[in-house]
Amino acid sequence: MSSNPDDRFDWDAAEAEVFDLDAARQARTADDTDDTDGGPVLVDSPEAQKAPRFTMAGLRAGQRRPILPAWLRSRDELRDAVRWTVGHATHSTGYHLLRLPKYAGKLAVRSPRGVYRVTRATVRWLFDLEGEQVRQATVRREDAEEYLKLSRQRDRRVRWRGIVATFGTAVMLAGGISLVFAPSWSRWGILALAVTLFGMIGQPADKPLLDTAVVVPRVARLTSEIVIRALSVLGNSGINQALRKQGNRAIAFTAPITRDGPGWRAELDLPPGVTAGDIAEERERLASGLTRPLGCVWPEGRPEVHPGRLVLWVGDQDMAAAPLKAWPLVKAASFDVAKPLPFGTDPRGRTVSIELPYTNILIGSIPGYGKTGAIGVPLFAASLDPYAEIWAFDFKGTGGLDPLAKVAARFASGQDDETAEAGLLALRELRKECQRRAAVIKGLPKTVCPDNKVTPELARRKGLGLHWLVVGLDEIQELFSHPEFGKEAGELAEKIIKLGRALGVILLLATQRPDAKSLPTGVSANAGTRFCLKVMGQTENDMVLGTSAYKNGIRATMFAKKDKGVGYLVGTADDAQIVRTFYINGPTAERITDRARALREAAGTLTGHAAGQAAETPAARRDTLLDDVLSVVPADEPKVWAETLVERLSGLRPDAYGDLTADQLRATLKPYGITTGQVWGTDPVTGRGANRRGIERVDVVNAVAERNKRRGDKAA
Ligand SMILES: Nc1ncnc2c1ncn2[C@@H]1O[C@H](COP(=O)(O)OP(=O)(O)OP(=O)(O)O)[C@@H](O)[C@H]1O
Repeated sequence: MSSNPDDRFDWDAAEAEVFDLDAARQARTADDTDDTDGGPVLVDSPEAQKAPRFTMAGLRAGQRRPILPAWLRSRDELRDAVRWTVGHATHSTGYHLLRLPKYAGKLAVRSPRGVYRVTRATVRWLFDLEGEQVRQATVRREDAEEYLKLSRQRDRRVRWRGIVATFGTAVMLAGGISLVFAPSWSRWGILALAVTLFGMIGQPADKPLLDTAVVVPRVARLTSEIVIRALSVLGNSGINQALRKQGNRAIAFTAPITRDGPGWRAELDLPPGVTAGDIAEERERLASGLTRPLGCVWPEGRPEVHPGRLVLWVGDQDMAAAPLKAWPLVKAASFDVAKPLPFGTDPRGRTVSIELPYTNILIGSIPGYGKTGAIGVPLFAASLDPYAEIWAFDFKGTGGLDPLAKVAARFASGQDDETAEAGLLALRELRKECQRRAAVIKGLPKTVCPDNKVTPELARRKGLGLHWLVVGLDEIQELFSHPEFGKEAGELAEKIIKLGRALGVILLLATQRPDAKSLPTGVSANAGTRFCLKVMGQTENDMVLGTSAYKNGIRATMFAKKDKGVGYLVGTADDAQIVRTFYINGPTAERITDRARALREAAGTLTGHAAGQAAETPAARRDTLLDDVLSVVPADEPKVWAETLVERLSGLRPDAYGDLTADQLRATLKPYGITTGQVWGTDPVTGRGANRRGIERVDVVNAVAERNKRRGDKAA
């Protein structure tokens, strides 16, 4: 009886067809041993194994290669190429012209040997001496018939060669005699020609006539074997396993290795599971595997294709050792902020530009790698636009931005509380300025301002106050992590960075501590352009370059000690670019800002700090405010209304507090952690008790203690 409830099932037939596992295993092993190259067993359907068919859709999706080479499409590159060619030709010509006497001497010394070589060759030809050995051999063999044949041939040859030689000698003699009557310059000319000719013929094989004007360094070619060898020494288990299993086929080159600018470019697919980021992280080992200087080896990912696609560019010259290109604006008479701004060069030496309008720039790195240099480039460029307003703050006071003091409407530099406070006040102003600009834009007709944002035309229109406002904040971590002003500054910066873009306000922030405490995420997340010089870890990398940048292989951790001013630039092109910023040294910066100041004076746009107007700062008031509060609120009065406090303060020092309002007082006390709440008090006019906004004295006492401690720490 069958245990199967389905009686219709044919068990006999099924047993006959049972799959013989052992037989199958044997067959499989046999197949495997047949597979001589040890490749994987194909499990795809025959359909999937077919080569992809040509389709119109595929052709349409194809990527068109540019018709003209890159150096012909870019005016800069064309200019560079022409300049190089002319320079090269001039140098070579000058070098050889100077050595002409030496070359003439060499030719003269070598010409007797040349005469000897020519005479010997002529005699050998005339008497058919090259056949002499064969004729001697027939004599030794006593082969009379062969000897006769060869002798006849020799006689024939010598006869007609003799005629030719006699004729030639006659022509030369005639020429020689006619030279006696020829002008002397032609005699010298013929002599020079003869010396040159015989000198060249007499040249030893290993000693060329001309010296070497340009020594071209020999750069080894980049081949697929070299790339594979370099990848195999990285110690990456994924690569090593794949190479063991599949040999060189494990690395699939998706395009031929070609010359690309002054270097080689290889594009390849890494074995499954290995990402371009893994390779970028091992850049130093990769350079060792390629036996090239580190500054020549630039691995990049193409995450838009897939994470395992690697583009390896190997330059002929170390980027850090290559001569720095001069900043194109060094001698520019002026600059328009709305135009592309030359920011740096890529490893191929091409200029990379950024656009300032409608973006904010965040720059980050560990100290000493070129942050100030990088933030300086857009600031100095903007200073050359007399209609752009510059605000510049350096919260560490290293002095890199000091040349801007003569053009900036607001400027402060230093590591003290005053500079931090000036920064905070500037941000408050900037927030108000954003609100004002938003209102102006709202009031403009759609025909003038179709996208509700400042256009280059609006920025130039006088009276609207919508000019570009470029605000550079260097070492911003000092402000954002300031115990008194940091929190408010962070909140303001976050609002400004979100709002300002369309309002012509461009924030440039540089920090050496890109972590959540020193750089509010609301700020870092809203920067459109990011430039990351060397950082130490994934967190800082992603904070500056954006979430997932590290995972996608864009790793500023790969930069080495020598890579000063070199970083990843994100947000200006489709892909992240490696850029070395132009370097503007102190004296150059001074010259630029001198020119910028003259431009502003001529345009009548020199304002604020640069025009000698000190920015309004309540620093003096702040300094004494806490102490003044304590002196007008006796110790036995634990709480006081804000309005009462304002009255007492203005009574105490009318010059300092005469115009102080309760709201202003609340805002000024807030950074000290003193907040206002409902407090019970008595109205001095009506004598009635009520709950109104006020402060607690103990908060002020605590704030003073905190401040004194901080000042003590700093003084220490
Ligand atoms: N583009 C560049 N090319 C070559 N060298 C550069 C470049 N930018 C900066 N440097 C070098 O790096 C040094 C440090 O630069 P910079 O002062 O801008 O760094 P930083 O990151 O702002 O430093 P810190 O955080 O200590 O203020 C400079 O003195 C300069 O020699």
